[in-house]
Amino acid sequence: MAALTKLLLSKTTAQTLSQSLQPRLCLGDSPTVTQFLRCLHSLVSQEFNSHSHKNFPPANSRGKSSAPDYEPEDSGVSLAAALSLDNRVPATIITGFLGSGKTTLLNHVLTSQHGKRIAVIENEFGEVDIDGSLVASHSSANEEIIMVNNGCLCCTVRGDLVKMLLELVKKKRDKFDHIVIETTGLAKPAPVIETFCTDELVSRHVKLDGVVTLVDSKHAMQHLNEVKPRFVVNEAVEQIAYADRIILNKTDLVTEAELGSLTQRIKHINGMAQIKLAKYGVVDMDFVLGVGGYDLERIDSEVQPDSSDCATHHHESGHEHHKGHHHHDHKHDSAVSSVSIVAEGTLDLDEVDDWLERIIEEKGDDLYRMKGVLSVNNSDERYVFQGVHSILDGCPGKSWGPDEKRINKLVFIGKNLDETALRKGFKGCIV
Ligand SMILES: Nc1nc2c(ncn2[C@@H]2O[C@H](COP(=O)(O)OP(=O)(O)OP(=O)(O)O)[C@@H](O)[C@H]2O)c(=O)[nH]1
Repeated sequence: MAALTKLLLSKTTAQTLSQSLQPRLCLGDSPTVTQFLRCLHSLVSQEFNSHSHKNFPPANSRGKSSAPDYEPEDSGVSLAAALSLDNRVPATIITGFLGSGKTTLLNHVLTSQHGKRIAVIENEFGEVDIDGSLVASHSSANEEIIMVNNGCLCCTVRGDLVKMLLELVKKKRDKFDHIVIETTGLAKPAPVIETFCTDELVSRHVKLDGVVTLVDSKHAMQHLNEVKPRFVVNEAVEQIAYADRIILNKTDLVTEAELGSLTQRIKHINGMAQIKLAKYGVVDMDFVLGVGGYDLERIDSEVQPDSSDCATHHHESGHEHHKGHHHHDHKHDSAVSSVSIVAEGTLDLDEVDDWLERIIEEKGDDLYRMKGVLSVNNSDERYVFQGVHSILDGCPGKSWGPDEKRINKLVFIGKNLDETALRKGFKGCIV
């Protein structure tokens, strides 16, 4: 077992500064949810405009760095900070079950014309050299490979991931535009994702762009249906649950019917992620890089619950009507699923505050992802939020149009979600 960091210096094109300047609150333990919403309240009276250049630094109540105490020396970083520019480097996590095609996708990313210079952090079980050389054979001669540690990124070497990320931004920030992290096939994505939110230094210099999950269309159903002993997570399910983008790979090996039922199964687990079919990981690069999965400015377009899938959707507009797609005859034995709420109405911000606080307190561990676009009282702007477990990120978003229907959209992904309670809680917030 080993992990290696590879810095690819071959790609050209000027480094692009992220234009994402939205205020950002990244909160940890539940008491701070109130703080987050209080902040939202205060922003209402600030005539906040989502395109203004106000910048709220992450307020990590439990943010700690497990890495050595140093600051990147790049004076550009501090200058940018002083100018309130968000020039944090985006990072993409590529995950997926053993053999699903992660390295194949990585090679595709490294050899495609996207103009970005990519630093790769790879972590493999078994003989790392095999994977290392597979990637190397497709990339530039200028690359730099650093062996950094043994172990699995999701557990034992999480501290090393922090160290690697900080080393990269400290010593080589001007040499790459994007970081791609390939996890092992057995990795649980949550701890890797949380590193970006809870580690103060990492979150100051690196922003999580998205989680891309590779799925082996031929074998995924078998892995998803595998019943694990109590308290043992099904990695295949988790990798799908946390994804912003899902690539159904190896479609050459299955029939349309098999693909159809796999897609339904995946949408039941994650009704939020966009899905693409692929052979040998060939997808457009903008499906993988620049996803903005944790970018509050893009949540509006990302939270588009798909009413054709079998995730649990409820469309409410005064009265409730069920889309009738949560009583399929196929069986889901996974406790991980999505609940989507799409409803008109104006919400009371105080009630939302209490509600989210309660959810996080009671269900934080089981709540993998949540995203929402809300219509709240006394504001012409949307309120957008996104969260991972008990870390919540939120801010005012775009204004509603004068004739636009104010429709609230929320998606929750988690284990043993109590759909009835979630819907009831939501309704309790409507004024
Ligand atoms: N038939 C077929 N084979 C594929 C496809 N994509 C990848 N493969 C093959 O599947 C095998 C595994 O691909 P990798 O990219 O190494 O998968 P991985 O997820 O990195 O594997 P691990 O590192 O072991 O978890 C390789 O032999 C690939 O050539 C595909 O779309 N169709």
